[in-house]
Amino acid sequence: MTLRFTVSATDGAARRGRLETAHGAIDTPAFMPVGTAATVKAMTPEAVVETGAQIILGNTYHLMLRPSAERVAKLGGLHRFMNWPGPILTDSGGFQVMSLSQLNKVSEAGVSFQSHIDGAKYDLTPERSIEIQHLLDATITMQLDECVKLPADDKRVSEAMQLSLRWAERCKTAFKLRDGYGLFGIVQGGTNGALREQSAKGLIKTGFDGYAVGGLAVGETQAEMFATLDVTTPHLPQDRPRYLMGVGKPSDLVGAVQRGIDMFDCVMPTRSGRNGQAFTRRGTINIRNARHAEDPRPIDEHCRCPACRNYSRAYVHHLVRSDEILGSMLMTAHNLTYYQDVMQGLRAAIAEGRLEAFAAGFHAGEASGDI
Ligand SMILES: CNc1nc2c(CCNCC3CCCC3)c3nc(N)[nH]c(=O)c3cc2[nH]1
Ligand SMILES: [Zn+2]
Repeated sequence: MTLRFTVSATDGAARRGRLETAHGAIDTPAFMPVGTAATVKAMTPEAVVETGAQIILGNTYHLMLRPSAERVAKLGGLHRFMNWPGPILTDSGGFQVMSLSQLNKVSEAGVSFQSHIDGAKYDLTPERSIEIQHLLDATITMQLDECVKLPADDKRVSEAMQLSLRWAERCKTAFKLRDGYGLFGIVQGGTNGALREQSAKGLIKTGFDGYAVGGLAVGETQAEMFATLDVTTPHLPQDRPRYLMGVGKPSDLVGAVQRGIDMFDCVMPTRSGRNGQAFTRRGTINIRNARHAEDPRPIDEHCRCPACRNYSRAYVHHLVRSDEILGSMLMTAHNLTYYQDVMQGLRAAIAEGRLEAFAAGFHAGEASGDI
């Protein structure tokens, strides 16, 4: 294997692990902040490190359009370009094509689309996606896959899952093996247990450094997501990391870790932070609400982040209401710090065999309200 993953403790289906890569190690379970256009919006890399994040996401779709993968390669790759020395995971671009571009078409060859920026035409094949991620010098590369929005009928879900399996094979053939770099397969199959099992088994036959669970957080309920995990993760190898794509809110993270997931990414803490939503141990608040206008307390008195150490809710309320850049910076730093503290709590709870109690305390806190 080119990526070493060791599990140091388990608690039920949950695992405490460590993933060693060419660009540094990742303690799991891990939350990966999203860096769409080669930046975690409103955060310097130093500020991202301070939150506790060890790995971030890059975005193949955006970077292939602007500034182009070739230009990032010419400038020394994504790590150099954005001054993030740690591991970077890049998605393959297919999911973003379906959600962002116009006139996209899926065929056996790949995904063709028009850029949402200037309307230019692109053909994203499995081979080209792997090449782009190589040019970006991604530490962890994702296969090109077809994700179907839910609800969808089993025939449609099955066709997309089979296509993704054929693309997985082509991605593995195109991927250049390098020590400390990895290629992840993506399990599809909607909320259908038989299709999920078929997808997992097909990917394992091809063999990957890690296995993502895709096709979720696309409109299904949390209960449906958890039920799908219950019939998916048991089929995945114990000694390889599992990555649940696009998830999620804090209670999603806790429930998915309890079901054997090791890695997560989600735009929620960054995007909703810029819109005024702050996550706290006692649930979420929207700092734009008038009730915070004269509140001298920090967003969360237990929080170690720059916003909670030095500023009042009243001040952050003022900044966000005034659409000041510092408002986005402080809200993003707070939310990413809160997410990292939840992950740190999960890692410690698994290591000490008290995950169930941690989860119960977490849910009680979220329900306590009065924030
Ligand atoms: C939000 N819900 C969700 N996201 C999914 C994503 C995207 C994960 N986040 C990627 C970052 C966001 C911007 C830069 C990269 C998915 N990606 C793939 N390839 N396949 C999915 O089934 C897939 C499924 C997903 N569901
Ligand atoms: Zn804070």
